[in-house]
Amino acid sequence: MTDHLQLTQLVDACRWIGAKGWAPATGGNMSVRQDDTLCWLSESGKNKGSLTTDDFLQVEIATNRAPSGRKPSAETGLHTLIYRLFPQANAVLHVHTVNATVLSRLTKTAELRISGFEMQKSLSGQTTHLDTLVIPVFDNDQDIDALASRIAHYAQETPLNYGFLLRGHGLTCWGRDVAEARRHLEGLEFLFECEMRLRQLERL
Ligand SMILES: CSCCC(=O)C(=O)COP(=O)(O)O
Ligand SMILES: [Zn+2]
Repeated sequence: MTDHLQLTQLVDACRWIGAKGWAPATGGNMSVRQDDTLCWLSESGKNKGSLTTDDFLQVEIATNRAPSGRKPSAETGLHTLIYRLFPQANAVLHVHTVNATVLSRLTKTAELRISGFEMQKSLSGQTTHLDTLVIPVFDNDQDIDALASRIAHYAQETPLNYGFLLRGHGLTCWGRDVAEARRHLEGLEFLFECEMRLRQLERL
């Protein structure tokens, strides 16, 4: 559990994400955990690159309910799922990068496998480029409860670390704090970019 609410760090992360072009046209959503029962999520429909702390609302992790009556992200159910599944996760970032969107569609199987890159070590616990990084790819779904159930089912069977891709949609990743979630996002996005370029060049 974080010892203090990391909302200011999260707002900084949102501005960085916006400046990178990773949350175009109101895409993306971000959150931090308050404690075992509550988290703070971005309000639905806002430009995520120019959020302030007032644009985050408290949400109950068990129920997805926002006591304020305001509308949290359409993807609230994925953030709360991560907080329920992983007690050590305290920040979640969801982005719509071009690389995540395209690579997830190029991946016809349920998992994207990446190996051979030193930058795999940007992900906590990874110690060598020789390992194969497995990133699950879930088919996108407008029914977030159904999507969350599929992800929960996968996580029961298979270790789910750092993040997952939603096919044709984007990347959701997390960390023990905002800094780690940012590092995972930047590391994964770098790996996706490398993978995309390699595949393009190998087709020449
Ligand atoms: C044009 S963005 C479509 C919805 C989405 O995928 C997203 O990440 C943003 O939804 P939110 O409700 O969090 O604004
Ligand atoms: Zn999205």
